[in-house]
Amino acid sequence: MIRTNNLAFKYDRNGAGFNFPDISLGPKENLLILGKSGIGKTTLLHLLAGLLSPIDGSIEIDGIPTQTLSNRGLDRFRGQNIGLVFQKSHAIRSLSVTENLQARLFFAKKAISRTVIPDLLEHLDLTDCKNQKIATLSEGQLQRLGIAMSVVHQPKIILADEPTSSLDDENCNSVMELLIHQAKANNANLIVITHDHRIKPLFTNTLML
Ligand SMILES: Nc1ncnc2c1ncn2[C@@H]1O[C@H](COP(=O)(O)OP(=O)(O)OP(=O)(O)O)[C@@H](O)[C@H]1O
Repeated sequence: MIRTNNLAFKYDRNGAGFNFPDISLGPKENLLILGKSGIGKTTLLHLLAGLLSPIDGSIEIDGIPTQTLSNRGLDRFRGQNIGLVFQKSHAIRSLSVTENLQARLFFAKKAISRTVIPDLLEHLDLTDCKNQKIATLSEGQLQRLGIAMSVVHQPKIILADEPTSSLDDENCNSVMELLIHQAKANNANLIVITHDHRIKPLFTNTLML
């Protein structure tokens, strides 16, 4: 569950301000946020992830007002409850696929069943490359690993920043299907920001910035 109220942000004192429309998502609800380049989509996503702090308004995730947390508390909260999907892989190149997922779990400091990693690898068709180093993966395998890394710690919210903008139609569909499936399997809210209108039909909730 996620709720924002009168969220406002400025990068610097004298710069232009952002005032974002309120978001209210119940359990397992997904949201697609659309808007032209530069309108503030990534800024909103970073506010929701606690990577930026609002100058006004509030964000509540599963009943917790995140602005009341200390910096350390917010880091811990993010590590445990938020899954971030980026356009480019953030995997550690010197580690294997499995080791990257183990590292993500280690940093989340959450007690999660040992079977989660093999199950996830199976679902995302990564079992065959589980011991490979990141540099040896194909683009498609890297994208699927990015999704695996965003859900392995069973977050409450998955935030995806332009996950499909550089993909052809076929890969665009399969990445979105995997994300939606993984969000559902984890009982998580999925919020995707994009200017890629191809994925609009996959969402019932959309917000135009
Ligand atoms: N760190 C920063 N410092 C100052 N201004 C920034 C910073 N990051 C982004 N901006 C500005 O804030 C505005 C919104 O940027 P943001 O990245 O949120 O837009 P966006 O809608 O995600 O754009 P795009 O679709 O092109 O990725 C832009 O004008 C951008 O130049």
